[in-house]
Amino acid sequence: MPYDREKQVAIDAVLAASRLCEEVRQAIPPAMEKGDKSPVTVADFGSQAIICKAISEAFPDDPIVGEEDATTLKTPEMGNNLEKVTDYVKSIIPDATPEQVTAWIDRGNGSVGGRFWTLDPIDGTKGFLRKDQYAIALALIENGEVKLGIMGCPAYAIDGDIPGMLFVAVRGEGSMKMPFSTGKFTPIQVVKAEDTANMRFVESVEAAHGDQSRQNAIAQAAGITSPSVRMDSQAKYGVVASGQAALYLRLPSPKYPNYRENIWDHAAGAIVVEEAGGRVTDMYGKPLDFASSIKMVDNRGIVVSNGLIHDQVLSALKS
Ligand SMILES: Nc1ncnc2c1ncn2[C@@H]1O[C@H](COP(=O)(O)O)[C@@H](O)[C@H]1OP(=O)(O)O
Ligand SMILES: [Mg+2]
Ligand SMILES: [Mg+2]
Ligand SMILES: [Mg+2]
Repeated sequence: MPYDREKQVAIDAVLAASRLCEEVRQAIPPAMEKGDKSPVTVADFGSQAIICKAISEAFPDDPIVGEEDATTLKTPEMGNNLEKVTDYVKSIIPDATPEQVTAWIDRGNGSVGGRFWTLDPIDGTKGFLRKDQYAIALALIENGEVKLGIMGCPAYAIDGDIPGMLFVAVRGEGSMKMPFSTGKFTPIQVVKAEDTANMRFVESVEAAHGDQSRQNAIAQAAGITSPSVRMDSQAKYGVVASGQAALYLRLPSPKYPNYRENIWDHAAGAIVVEEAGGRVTDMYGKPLDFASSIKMVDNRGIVVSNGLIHDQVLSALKS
């Protein structure tokens, strides 16, 4: 099958990074602050190091566009954080050195192009710090199309199950989920019209990452009567893909009207939903542009649905 090797390398890397993240989380890590004031932890860096190393070794010519960068980690203000990151990486790669760790992280400074990977080593760092949801999101993009998406969601549990879920999609082959606890893959599908119990909608926990009052009004206009389920990270795409919600809305925040979404925040989730039978566009119905730059400059707002209610949501957004 096409992308079999890419899929296996990516799954193994995301599962290894998931173990590192959970290990860091046992210790409730302190957050560091990035230039844009957003939080980052030793787990974000460790996860990027592990995944970039794996992709680089298997596919040395493939650029990787990752969220993190080792520049800050090397500065004196970072204290012993590089040593801490290295220690965590060593639990997966025993002979790793700090020099290798920073070099692996910086493999994520690649550019978009014909074929490249995009990586969010921890999506939803705020959720990670709160012990809520987060995702390790990796996608392969070729000629403008996402071909492969992997999402590791170590805290994902539905109905009291053991936490930990992997979502995998290959273009044209459908979407699968795999509980970490069983290792068994099963196909997933978006919610169908008759399944009214799952006609829910999901949105971010962080009010500043969207427009919750408008999101709720639009969901109602699309016939969703129950209150939203609030959840951090791309795990929201997993919820829609596996038929536990019909809609994920992320409308521009009135507080940050000029914010543009990053490709690594949506590429993996988008293919997982599309291959499960759903639809993903911006708020004007335009396809998301994952190929032109790191930021999706020509897209505003994100609409993720089971497909059936998509046009209704888009028309509600017009009025
Ligand atoms: N104003 C904003 N609007 C939308 N998303 C944002 C905004 N500020 C940060 N983000 C991004 O939201 C993502 C988390 O989404 P969620 O709230 O759904 O869990 C993070 O990747 C974060 O980016 P960053 O990684 O740069 O902090
Ligand atoms: Mg971040
Ligand atoms: Mg993110
Ligand atoms: Mg991140």
